[in-house]
Amino acid sequence: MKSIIQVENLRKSYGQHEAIKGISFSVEQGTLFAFLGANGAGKSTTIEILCTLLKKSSGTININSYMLDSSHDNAEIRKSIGVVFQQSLLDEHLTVYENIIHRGKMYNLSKQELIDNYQFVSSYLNLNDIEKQKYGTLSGGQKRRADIAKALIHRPTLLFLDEPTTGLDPQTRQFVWQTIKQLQEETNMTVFLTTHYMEEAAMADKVIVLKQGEIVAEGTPDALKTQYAYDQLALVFYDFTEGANWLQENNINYTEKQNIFTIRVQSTLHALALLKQIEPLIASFEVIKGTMDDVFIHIMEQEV
Ligand SMILES: Nc1ncnc2c1ncn2[C@@H]1O[C@H](COP(=O)(O)OP(=O)(O)OP(=O)(O)O)[C@@H](O)[C@H]1O
Repeated sequence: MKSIIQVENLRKSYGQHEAIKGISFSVEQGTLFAFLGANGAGKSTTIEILCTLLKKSSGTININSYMLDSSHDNAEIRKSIGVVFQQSLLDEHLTVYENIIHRGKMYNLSKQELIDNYQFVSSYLNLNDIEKQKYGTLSGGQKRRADIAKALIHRPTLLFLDEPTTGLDPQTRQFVWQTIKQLQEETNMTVFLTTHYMEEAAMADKVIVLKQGEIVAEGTPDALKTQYAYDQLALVFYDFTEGANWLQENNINYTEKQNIFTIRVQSTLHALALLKQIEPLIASFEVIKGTMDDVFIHIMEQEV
């Protein structure tokens, strides 16, 4: 698979403070890439540099075969990317349609391209019900739909989304998320996303975790879960004391809360082996799969 973003030894300082400390990574074309990190880790700084809005201190960045900061290449990079920031840049007094068409004209699209592209974004983002409404009068979720439509009007090959679903109600979050996934899968667009929602990161093809300006973990959600999260087996015994004794006699570590015994297991198969042995004693059980939340918490607890 071809890399659409290649970052080598990127550094960025604000005065004395080094916010990005020499990070390197690549993003494959057509994939969904999630960039995670606690507040202040350097996610926005990195995105702003990649989007040509902020100057890097050093390092090399190649986007869509263009070299960032070399003569004419930043203009080419801007043409091939769409960006949705946490703060919207649309005009409150214009309608959604006017805002998006205005944006399209900035890319010098022909009249026919504007019509075709507007239809394309409208079909993905259901703009019909809001296109005649002034942007300033929209709800938070409707604004987000318009923001994403604006970022897509020139049909970019790479879409940057900085926390696209923060502050949205669950239903709108789901809509925005499904739309992003659909666009990525149906149009082979690459999506570069920052998010605080771990269940969203779990759907990415690749995840990078940033901590204090350094990459501290990188891989597919499954690989990260295998490395940093673990499955648990929750058990309820017919007889509390008998169950506790069995676990102690078999040297199995557990925690107990409200009569539920929780045991850390290496895998679902390990849980099954244990269940076969203990079956006569248990009233009920549940295998709890490791999540991306566990991954994030585990990584954040580690020293850099
Ligand atoms: N303009 C600036 N001047 C000085 N320091 C800055 C500036 N912008 C960001 N920083 C600092 O750089 C570090 C990285 O900030 P950045 O906004 O990139 O983090 P982030 O991971 O996007 O955080 P969040 O999740 O809160 O948006 C922080 O310590 C921040 O205080």
